[in-house]
Parts: sequence; C-alpha cells; structure tokens
Amino acid sequence: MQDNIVKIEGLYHRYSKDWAVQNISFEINRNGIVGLLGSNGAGKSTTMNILCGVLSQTRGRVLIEGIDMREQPEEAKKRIGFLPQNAPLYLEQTVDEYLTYCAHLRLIEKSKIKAAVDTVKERCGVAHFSNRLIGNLSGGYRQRVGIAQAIIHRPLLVVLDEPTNGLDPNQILEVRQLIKEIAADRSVIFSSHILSEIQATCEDIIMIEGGKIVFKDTMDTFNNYIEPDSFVATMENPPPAEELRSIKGIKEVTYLSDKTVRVRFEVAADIAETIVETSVQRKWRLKEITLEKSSLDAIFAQLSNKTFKHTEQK
Ligand SMILES: Nc1ncnc2c1ncn2[C@@H]1O[C@H](COP(=O)(O)OP(=O)(O)OP(=O)(O)O)[C@@H](O)[C@H]1O
Repeated sequence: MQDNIVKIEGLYHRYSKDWAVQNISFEINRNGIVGLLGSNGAGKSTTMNILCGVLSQTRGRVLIEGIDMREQPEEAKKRIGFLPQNAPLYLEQTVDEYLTYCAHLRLIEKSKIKAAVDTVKERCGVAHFSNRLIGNLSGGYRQRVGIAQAIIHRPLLVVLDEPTNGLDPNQILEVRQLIKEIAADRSVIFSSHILSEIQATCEDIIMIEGGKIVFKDTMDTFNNYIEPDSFVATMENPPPAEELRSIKGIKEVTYLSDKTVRVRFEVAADIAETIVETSVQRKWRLKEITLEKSSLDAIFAQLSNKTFKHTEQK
C-alpha cells in the first residue's frame, strides 16, 4: 500500500502554558491544493512549522511519505518545500545568487545546480530578473522567488504560509495562478485567514480555530455546507432601506450604490424567494440577486452551532 503524502496524528503544541494547537490530525493523499483556513492566532503557522520540522511538537506525529519527521528529519525534510510567513529572502543577493545558495542548502549535486536554478526561475516567471537584487523586486516577484526556493529540490509537498498576504490584487491573482501551476504535479498546503482566498485556490479545506480543526473536507462540500447569510441585489427601482428592513428575517441593509444593496438575513429564512416575490408585487424591478457566504466569524459560529458533527464523522 502506498504511504500518504502527509499524515499528521494527534498534534499538540504549547509554547508556554496554553495550547497553541490541540489534537490536529489530517492526511493528504493526492496532488492539488489544500487550504488551511483560520483567523489570526488560530494555529496555522504553528501547524505548518511543525509539519515542516521547523518547530518540535509537544505531542503527536508528523509523517511525510511514511517518514517520521522526529525520527528522520533529514529524510522527511527532503520531501518538503516551505515558504514561511516571512519569506527567508536575502535582499542584498541577486535572484541567481540566492537560488544557487538555496540549491546548495538543499544538497542538490553541484553539476545539477545551474539547471535546477534555471528550471525554477522559468517555472516561477523570474528568469528576466536573474541579476536583479531581491531587495529591488516588487512584493509579488519576491513571493515568486520565495516559491522558487521552495520547489528547487522538486519536493512532493510544498507548504506556503499566507503566501498572498500583503500583495496587491493583481499580484494576488498572479501568485495564485503560479501556486495552481506548481500544484499540478505535487501537493500544496496553503494557509490564509481570508475565506475567498482559500475558495479561489484550493480543492480541499481544513479550517482551524482556537488551535483545533473545526472542518475538513472538499471545498465543494464546504461551500454546500455553509449556508448563505447575505445577498447583493441590483434593482432598477429599489425601495428605501427601511422597507427592506421591515421584511421578516432581514437583519441588516446596506446600500452599496443607488441601485445595489447588500442584505444580511437570518440563515433559516427562505429570503431569496421572498425578495423575488416582493419585488414583483412592489415593482422594484429586480435585475440580479447573488447569495453570499458569511464572514469567517459567522462561519465559525455556524459550524459551532452544528457542533462540528461533520468533522467528528470524518
Ligand atoms: N513563539 C510563540 N510564543 C508564544 N506563543 C506563540 C508563539 N507563536 C505563536 N504563539 C501563539 O500560539 C497561537 C497560535 O499562533 P499561530 O501563529 O500558529 O496562529 P496563526 O493562525 O498562524 O495566526 P497568524 O495568521 O496571526 O500568524 C496564538 O495564540 C499565538 O499567540
């Protein structure tokens, strides 16, 4: 039987008195992107640092392709590429110098280093900046170099801790695309505190809060499981906010423009149908209505209400 790419069993960690993570267990068995979603302080970096052998857990096991990170750290680490939250870049080195240095650190044979550096530069779209100092690159290109160092030794698992944090919207799209490309032939774990970021990038999701896993499944299951609690509607002839607010089940009404409104409602309310019917009766001339999923806090509350049954069944 083939080993899992990653198997984490009953991971606990405390820095001092309090547990930073508790009873974290999951497996990854295929290529593609797994999103690790959680708010600030949820335990994402702690989990990733332990997974990559940068931090030693208080309790539990990390196996990479069946190799125990504690017992054989060198062998396990060969299989992992890591881009921590603060990318380990040397700003005073050129892209070539830095990636060559990383190739040495990764114990790539001397005769193969140049080819390895050229390959990752091409793959990550930084070849035209080979001789540029990293300190003179934009945030998006620095992240590309960070990703290049993480894949230079062709690991089967790449761990990226909030790789799109601090980037502008265009850079985010480009880095997301790059991550999708590198996940075609390996497994990637990608953390973020932004739900839309995980939804746009990942096939599977692990949600962590207060150091514990509160959900793990495919992104599709997550999207079906979490019920919408707001919608954005565009109307030719929209009513005043008070009129919408008076409809049973509606909690909050915010006009985004003259004709477009965001409405938050009670999850149980069958609100979309009510709005469509009322719009016809009152001639609001509804053009478009899009249901939205909640903020991370609201999702966490929804999951708490469901007493994490889903996770427990897994
Ligand atoms: N070096 C440390 N010493 C003590 N406590 C720490 C340390 N690093 C993290 N913690 C605590 O452990 C918990 C988990 O932190 P962690 O950094 O893993 O969360 P995170 O989900 O990655 O959050 P962020 O996105 O803000 O980095 C938090 O309560 C945090 O304050």
